[in-house]
Amino acid sequence: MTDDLLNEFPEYNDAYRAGFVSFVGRPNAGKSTLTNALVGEKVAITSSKPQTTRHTIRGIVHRPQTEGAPGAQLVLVDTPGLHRPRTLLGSRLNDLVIDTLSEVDVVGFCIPADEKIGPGDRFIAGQLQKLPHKPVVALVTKTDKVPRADLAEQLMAVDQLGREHLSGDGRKTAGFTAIIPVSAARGEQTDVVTDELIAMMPKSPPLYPSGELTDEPERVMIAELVREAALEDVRDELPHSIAVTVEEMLPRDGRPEDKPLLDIHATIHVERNSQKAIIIGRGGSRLKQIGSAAREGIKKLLGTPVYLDLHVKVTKEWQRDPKKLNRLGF
Ligand SMILES: Nc1nc2c(ncn2[C@@H]2O[C@H](COP(=O)(O)OP(=O)(O)OP(=O)(O)O)[C@@H](O)[C@H]2O)c(=O)[nH]1
Repeated sequence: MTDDLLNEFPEYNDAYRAGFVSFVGRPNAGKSTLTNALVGEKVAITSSKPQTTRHTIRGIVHRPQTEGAPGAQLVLVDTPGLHRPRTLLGSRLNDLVIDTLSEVDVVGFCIPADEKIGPGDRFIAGQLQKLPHKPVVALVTKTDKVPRADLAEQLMAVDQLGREHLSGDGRKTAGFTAIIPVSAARGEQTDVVTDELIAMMPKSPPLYPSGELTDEPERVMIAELVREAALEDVRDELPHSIAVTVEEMLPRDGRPEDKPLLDIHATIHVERNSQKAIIIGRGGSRLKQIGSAAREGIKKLLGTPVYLDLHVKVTKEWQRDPKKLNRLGF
């Protein structure tokens, strides 16, 4: 811990808890929305399209120390969905997820209340069996979408899934360590999730300064904001084919100090000419929309106005080419 950090937490005591949590679950299970609800600020992007979270994004929940409760910090590591790999990108993502999971203190397995448990969930449960000493909490998400009776049934099905896949192998408990229903959209039970997870964290000094919500580099967050804007209203096959790189971020010369402007040059990579045409739109209209939506988000993130220069580039077969994947930051 640095001196700065010690100054930030002059009062932390022996009961302080801090550690890492990772949410897994199939695409659209509600991981990003839950991360945002727990952290209380938009740090992970959400979208109604599956598979939009490619980067490991951390949100940090700080619980200040009070008379009744010691302080705590939960570092949330948001991962892409674990899934059966179909491309090189897919298998790299899975490796990344397993690596991440072996490092965290607790895994939160997100299972939507409104969808039957399926092969995707069983695949993930099977993967978690590879980490026999890791506590796994089941988070039954989107409870606002189902009537109570259906929720009760889903909780039993989730319990069953845990008992089938997470028993034996030196595990302390048979099945999930806990099963918690939650609605991130309504903020119902989110505090229960936080409390349960904190109780499972090791005793540790704080890991981050108190104001810090994410340590994701700005560039990556900016690229994600552009990607999020580009994904709005596009056909289903497109999301998998979009990657964004930020080439340059420079303060504009000659601006008064109290009115800075940041020049950002970014590239949207697609795989085919037809996709490039979709992104650009008639007479450049879609690209303009993407630019202004992304610009708003970036301005909010950085607190300064930005000039956003977007290019669309066909990077053929980038999902299958290791060299291109490396260049795009995967
Ligand atoms: N009604 C309701 N909808 C929710 C809730 N949580 C998430 N959603 C919706 O479910 C969809 C998927 O949510 P995300 O948080 O993006 O899911 P994810 O698991 O991060 O998805 P990937 O990034 O694709 O893995 C979005 O349209 C959310 O608005 C909830 O508590 N209630």
